[in-house]
Amino acid sequence: MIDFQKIIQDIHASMSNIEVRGKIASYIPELAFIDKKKLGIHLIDQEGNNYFTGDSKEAFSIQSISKVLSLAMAFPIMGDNLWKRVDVEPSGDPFNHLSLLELENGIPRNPLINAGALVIADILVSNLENPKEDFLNYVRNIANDQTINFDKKIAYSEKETGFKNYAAANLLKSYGNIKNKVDDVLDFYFHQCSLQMSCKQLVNAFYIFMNKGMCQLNKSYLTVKQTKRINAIMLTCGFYDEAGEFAFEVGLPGKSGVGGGIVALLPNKFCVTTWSPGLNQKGNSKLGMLALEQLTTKTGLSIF
Ligand SMILES: NC(=O)CC[C@H](N)C(=O)O
Repeated sequence: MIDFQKIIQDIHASMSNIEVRGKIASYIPELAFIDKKKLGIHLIDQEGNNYFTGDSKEAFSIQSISKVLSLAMAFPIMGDNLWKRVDVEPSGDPFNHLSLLELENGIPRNPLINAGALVIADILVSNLENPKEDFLNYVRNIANDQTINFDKKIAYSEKETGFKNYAAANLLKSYGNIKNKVDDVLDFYFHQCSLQMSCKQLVNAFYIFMNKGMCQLNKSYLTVKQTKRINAIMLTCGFYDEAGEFAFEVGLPGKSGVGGGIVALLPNKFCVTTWSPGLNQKGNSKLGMLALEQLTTKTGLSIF
């Protein structure tokens, strides 16, 4: 029997003295205030046992991790028609890169880069009655936690400075791959990225991807096939131009965000979130990647 609690505590302890922790994302001004020393880990197994350490209960900005949640909400609405508007290939590019989008006529490489997430946001704005509220409720329901919320300050901070996202959305619009007003889609996108969640709340939400689409209350949100597809996209596209490195070092499907969170999972076994706000050069949490590499090494568990 694997002692998850001891393993994550040992990993946490081995990292407490590391000085070089990467850089905090400051291109969204509100994100810059976070303490670089924060480090949390929370793991939940399929039976619902919880193992946690450090700052695992403190909420942080989930940023791009939200792209998996919006995809999960849009996929059952659109079915496989979704893939006419966004592809499923790794981009090999940074999350906010634009040149491929132009080259490929406004069809984003995948739903986990910004351009792809903007198309998903457009789909949700088209299909939901009260888009931001309905999306928030969806996240609250899959996580079984009604306290989850947007951080409006962070959403507005990104609205003021998100010039690349404005560029991507306008480019998509010029190709007809955004149907709503660009401002409405960006407003939705900045809010979804501003969700504040702790490591614990994130493992509760991502439990559905580990558990064939079913949440802890046994309600089904995705079919088994849809769940497999989303996990495949996380594995190949969840870390932008570092997706190869993450598969190589960690060996799990997962998703990172510039708030310093990473969620990763082993289907039918466990789901884990790490949070350390310092990022490496590719925009992924430096210590988070290291911690997850140690986790899969020490437990001998990965999809490979
Ligand atoms: N990689 C990220 O977490 C980026 C999300 C951020 N909101 C952006 O669009 O730039």
